[in-house]
Amino acid sequence: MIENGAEHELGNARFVSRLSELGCAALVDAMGRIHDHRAHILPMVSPDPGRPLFGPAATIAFMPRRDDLTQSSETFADFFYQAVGESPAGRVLVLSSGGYPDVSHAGGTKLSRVAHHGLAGVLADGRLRDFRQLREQGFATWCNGESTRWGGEVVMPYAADVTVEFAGVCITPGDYVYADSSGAVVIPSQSLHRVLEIARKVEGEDSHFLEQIRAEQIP
Ligand SMILES: O=C([O-])CC(=O)C(=O)O
Ligand SMILES: [Mg+2]
Repeated sequence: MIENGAEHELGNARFVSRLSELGCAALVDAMGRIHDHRAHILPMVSPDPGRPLFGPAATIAFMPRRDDLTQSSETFADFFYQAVGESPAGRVLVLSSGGYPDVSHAGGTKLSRVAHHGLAGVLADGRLRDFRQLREQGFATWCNGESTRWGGEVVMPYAADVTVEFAGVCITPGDYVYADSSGAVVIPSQSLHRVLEIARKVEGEDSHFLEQIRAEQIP
């Protein structure tokens, strides 16, 4: 996590809009210059596609439902509060689909907690219900699509605040997530400042190439 209360600054609207100017591709390029693991997630769907998402991850791992393991009294709410801990504001709730990307993992009612506690939004590699309700609550949501059917007979939330697999990428609690209509990128918290620095450099290099290309003559 970022020191000196800078987290708040990182979550603010101006900062997120600057990130969206840089764009997902520049952030993925920058990640690629300092890490060699997969950090990018292909484009996702949003109830409000103009709204980018950024913040530190709070994770819930789903699993295929088992009838012998569902007797537990733990509910989605228990996992949510375990995931976000004592400082939910600005976090990104990450829902890992547990192998069922086309099943609903939550909807507008359960996820009203995201607005209520001031999280930045939700990233789910499964589907979500109630897009209209999600859009109206004013947080950013990116997921695998909308669903109308309840998914509780297929998947169950199983663990919170754990490292998860998400669309082929490893996300650990506290990693920074950025998502927009181009896709998403997962940035280890200790690499964030360096990634931002390099992404700005990538942006500068791109505009330089663009100028050179504009000056090209037919050989
Ligand atoms: O009930 C569910 O599991 C999903 C849902 O529609 C909601 O949270 O509003
Ligand atoms: Mg609902």
